[in-house]
Amino acid sequence: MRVLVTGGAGFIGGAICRHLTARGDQVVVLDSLAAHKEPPAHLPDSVELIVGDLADDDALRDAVAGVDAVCHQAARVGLGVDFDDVTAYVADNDAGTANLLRALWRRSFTGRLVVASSMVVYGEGRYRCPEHGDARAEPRRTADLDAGRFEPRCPRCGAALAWAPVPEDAPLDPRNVYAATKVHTEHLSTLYGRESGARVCALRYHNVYGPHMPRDTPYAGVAAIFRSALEAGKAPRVFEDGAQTRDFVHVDDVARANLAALDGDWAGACNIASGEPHTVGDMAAALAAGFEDAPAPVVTGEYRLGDVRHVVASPDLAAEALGFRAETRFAEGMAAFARDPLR
Ligand SMILES: Cc1cn([C@H]2C[C@H](O)[C@@H](COP(=O)(O)OP(=O)(O)O[C@H]3O[C@@H](C)[C@H](O)[C@@H](O)[C@H]3O)O2)c(=O)[nH]c1=O
Repeated sequence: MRVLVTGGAGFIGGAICRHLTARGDQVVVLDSLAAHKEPPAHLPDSVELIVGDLADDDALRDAVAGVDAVCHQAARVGLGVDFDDVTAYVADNDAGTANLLRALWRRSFTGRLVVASSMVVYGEGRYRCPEHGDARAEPRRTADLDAGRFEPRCPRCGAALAWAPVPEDAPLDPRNVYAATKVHTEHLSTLYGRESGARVCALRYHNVYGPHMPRDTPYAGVAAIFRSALEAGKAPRVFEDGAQTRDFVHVDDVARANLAALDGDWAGACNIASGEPHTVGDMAAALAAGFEDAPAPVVTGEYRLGDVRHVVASPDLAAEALGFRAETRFAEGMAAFARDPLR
């Protein structure tokens, strides 16, 4: 198979390229290299690299020529909470995806299209009130967070809500600009599939970690930030009370999920997660255990306004539709991550 990976020089795109080339696929990467000065060393030599971004029609035309499948990973990532960022996110993610789809349309592409989405499309995860059943968690308020009341509360009775794994048919509830562009990416790509006959699959990544994770951006995921702190002999600073929950999924598992999606026939959106929820406090402790004489994580009670409290995936649809189940267990994955190179 000849596969185009947009954003293939990045953390997740690079892992996908390594897995594709390892099994003998021909890989074309379209990447602006904005995050690197030169092609990263972790990109396999056999990859055909086109340097350009998704706004560059000539680069796109060359990139899509003759490919059997497309894996669209290029995006401006991060939290994107602030409306100062809105035009940059829309230009890179919405217009970038639109340009890619137009280039595919122009060459009548009907192959496999896999797009990177994120758990951020759900906003808060799924909750239940002991009194009122299923409940929607509103954004938490500064006064509650300042007072250390971190759990979302039932809008009807004020009781603390209990979380449950979030299935793919949960309502989409993007709570920041980045999240909104991921919803748009899913919708535009799905529409392309309907109009063209291409089979489109959106993978909603949960919190991805692993080798070559970026460390020096304000948007680096918490695992990389803790990893950098520990490397420098500093304690990881855990926000809130450390009991907020995420699904940390290894980048090699995410790459395997992409290959499963590229190979299969299934069209739709599904969670890509380990199915093993952990608190951020547990994650800090597990990572610290991988370092000799590491300072213990510090639970600070600080918070980031707009952060969600518990987002935990149901991995069942990915298993059923793609035959994908994560292979990396949390303890082993974090122990290995303590030794992995960061970018
Ligand atoms: C950075 C940081 C975060 N945290 C907490 C805040 C959150 O409760 C939890 C997870 O935070 P984050 O890793 O920032 O991820 P997040 O759970 O907010 O999710 C987002 O992360 C972005 C990087 C991705 O682009 C998004 O797609 C999405 O995954 O960790 C700390 O405790 N200490 C820290 O130093």
